[in-house]
Amino acid sequence: MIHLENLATGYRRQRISPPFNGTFHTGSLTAIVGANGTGKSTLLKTLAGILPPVSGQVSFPEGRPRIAWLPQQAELDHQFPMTVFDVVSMGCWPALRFWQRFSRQHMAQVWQAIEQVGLVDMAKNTINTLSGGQFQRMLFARLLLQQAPLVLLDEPFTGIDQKTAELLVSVMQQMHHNGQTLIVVLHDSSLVRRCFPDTLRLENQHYQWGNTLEVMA
Ligand SMILES: Nc1ncnc2c1ncn2[C@@H]1O[C@H](COP(=O)(O)OP(=O)(O)OP(=O)(O)O)[C@@H](O)[C@H]1O
Repeated sequence: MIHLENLATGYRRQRISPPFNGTFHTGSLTAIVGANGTGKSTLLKTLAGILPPVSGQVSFPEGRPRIAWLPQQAELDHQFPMTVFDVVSMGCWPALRFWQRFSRQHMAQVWQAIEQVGLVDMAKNTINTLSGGQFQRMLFARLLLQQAPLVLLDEPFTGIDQKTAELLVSVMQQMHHNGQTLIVVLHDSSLVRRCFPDTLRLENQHYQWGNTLEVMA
């Protein structure tokens, strides 16, 4: 559970959002929607602990969970000299104790995740050879392995083809069914209505938060 109490977000003490009050329940699946510049990414970064609140607070009454955060594609380095397999393998790190080696079982899990996102043929490619959609598939394979209780995704389906988007939505739904809490920034309102039970909608200096059908009515 994540509790927001008069939480105002922003940069260098300049508030850009209204103060939020409310709760993301454990195991919930929430869309954050709103026009460009309304502060969706800033809220996500504040929830992830990357930005400090301008005022108010974010609290975790059940203890701070392990967080997986997927920034917008443009913020990621696509040139880093690693293979798809290497990047996906990093998803196992949280589960490894410092004395443990990468076992056969871990290896099998990595291959399973790569297969699930349809990247087996590209597993040994370096990541600079991937298209935007393939890159996003790779990051979702890593997310699957991470099994983080709280998953924050910033526009994960933007700029990718329909088939890839459908595949990644199904991976996201799998994480939801596994009991993970997901908070996802996105612009596709039909997808929000179809797949997200809860929505937080930002407008200029106010917001609506609750059941998607009511918020998006
Ligand atoms: N590093 C920064 N320093 C100062 N202001 C910033 C910074 N990053 C973003 N902003 C400003 O904060 C406001 C909210 O930005 P944010 O990226 O959270 O909006 P958004 O709703 O996610 O927009 P989009 O849909 O375009 O991604 C914008 O006015 C933006 O210019």
